Amino acid sequence: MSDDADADTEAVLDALFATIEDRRDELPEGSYTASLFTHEKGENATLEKIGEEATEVILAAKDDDREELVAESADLVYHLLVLLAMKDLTVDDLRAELKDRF
Ligand SMILES: N=c1c2ncn([C@@H]3O[C@H](COP(=O)(O)OP(=O)(O)OP(=O)(O)O)[C@@H](O)[C@H]3O)c2ncn1[C@@H]1O[C@H](COP(=O)(O)O)[C@@H](O)[C@H]1O
Repeated sequence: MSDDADADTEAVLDALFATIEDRRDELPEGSYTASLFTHEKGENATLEKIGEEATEVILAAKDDDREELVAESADLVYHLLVLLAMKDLTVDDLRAELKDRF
């Protein structure tokens, strides 16, 4: 992996969160993320997804399925980021909270 690719990987949470905020503000048609910010799906759908994905994380861990655990963790983190954006919080708020505990 090149240094550039490493840098992109390290910055992916910020890039993903910026995309989520953009979807929230622009609501482009055909975007799953945008649909979570509209009545089409909405806050309840996002909260349900977080519950579902957390359960899937637990099941993958219990099955010792490392690949599935990473995939379901990514789904969970993505939906958590959507929820933060829904509440006008940012990934920096999350980072600051984690840093305070470090
Ligand atoms: N990281 C994600 C991401 N992770 C998970 N998901 C979606 O979350 C849903 C997960 O639900 P499930 O696994 O239960 O699958 P599903 O049963 O098909 O979903 P539903 O029909 O129940 O909604 C799927 O629709 C996934 O596509 C994501 N959708 C989008 N992103 C990123 O968000 C950004 C914006 O993408 P758009 O949503 O296409 O604008 C892009 O950078 C994407 O990579």
